[in-house]
Amino acid sequence: MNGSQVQLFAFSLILTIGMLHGANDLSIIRKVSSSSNIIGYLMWYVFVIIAVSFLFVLFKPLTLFLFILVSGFHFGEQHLFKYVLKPSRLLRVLYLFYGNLILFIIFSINLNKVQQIVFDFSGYNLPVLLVYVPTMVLGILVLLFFILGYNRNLLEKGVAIELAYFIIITGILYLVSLPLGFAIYFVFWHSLPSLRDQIKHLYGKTDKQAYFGYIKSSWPYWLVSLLGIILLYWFFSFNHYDFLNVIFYMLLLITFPHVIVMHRLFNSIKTES
Ligand SMILES: CC1=C(/C=C/C(C)=C/C=C/C(C)=C/C=O)C(C)(C)CCC1
Repeated sequence: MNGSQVQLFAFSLILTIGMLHGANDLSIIRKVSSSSNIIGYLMWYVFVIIAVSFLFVLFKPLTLFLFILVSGFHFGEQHLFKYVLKPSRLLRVLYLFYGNLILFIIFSINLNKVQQIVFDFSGYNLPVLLVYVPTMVLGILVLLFFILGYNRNLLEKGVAIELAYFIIITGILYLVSLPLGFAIYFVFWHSLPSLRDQIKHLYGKTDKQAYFGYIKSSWPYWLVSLLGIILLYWFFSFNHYDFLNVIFYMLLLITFPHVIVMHRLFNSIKTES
């Protein structure tokens, strides 16, 4: 595969499986909360997206920073919640550190490209030290919090396997370009496991029928998001930018409500079990 075929493959992964894993948020929020008013949730979801857009227009670097922090928490929570024995504040901090460590490793490995995207996004020249120093600090904190969580019996023994996954994904990230590295991480390490957790919670099982049910109820939202991203590309005439930038714009807009929905799902799974 040449460079542009690899990019196309990466974008297809993100726009199909990656986007699908967020397309059932309304059904999830309806399931985990007391009211079944889907229109109310839809209005709330759209309101958060509009609020984030305004925040982004007014304070670009700040919104980008919040996007990274919140995304890191979300990734960490998805990776680790299954090993939790007892929910605690220490573990929530660990989610934040762990997910952000993965993001900062992606940034460190693809420094030039990331600096360029951050500049296109916000006009901010990201200093090298603001990438390398947090990566090292987060690395130390993650190790410390893993040990603390384990010693205080908050985490299962099985969490050790995460270390192996972590080494494998870091190795892959070193070998491939930013679009492919991010796509592999986002789809195989985040979206597919998240899809599985969501399906298990919504349907009580993860057989073929449950997967079809999930696709049946989420495809209209998925299609709207896909049309949204195409419109975004066309409307803001992003053609002089990378399509990758547009994908990150879309993620920035939809991540905040998605993280809230998924956090509530994880909480309800933990209180049920
Ligand atoms: C990798 C990367 C970035 C961050 C991406 C993030 C933080 C994505 C989060 C996605 C989520 C949480 C999706 C929802 O499930 C930047 C800063 C745009 C710069 C370019 C490289």
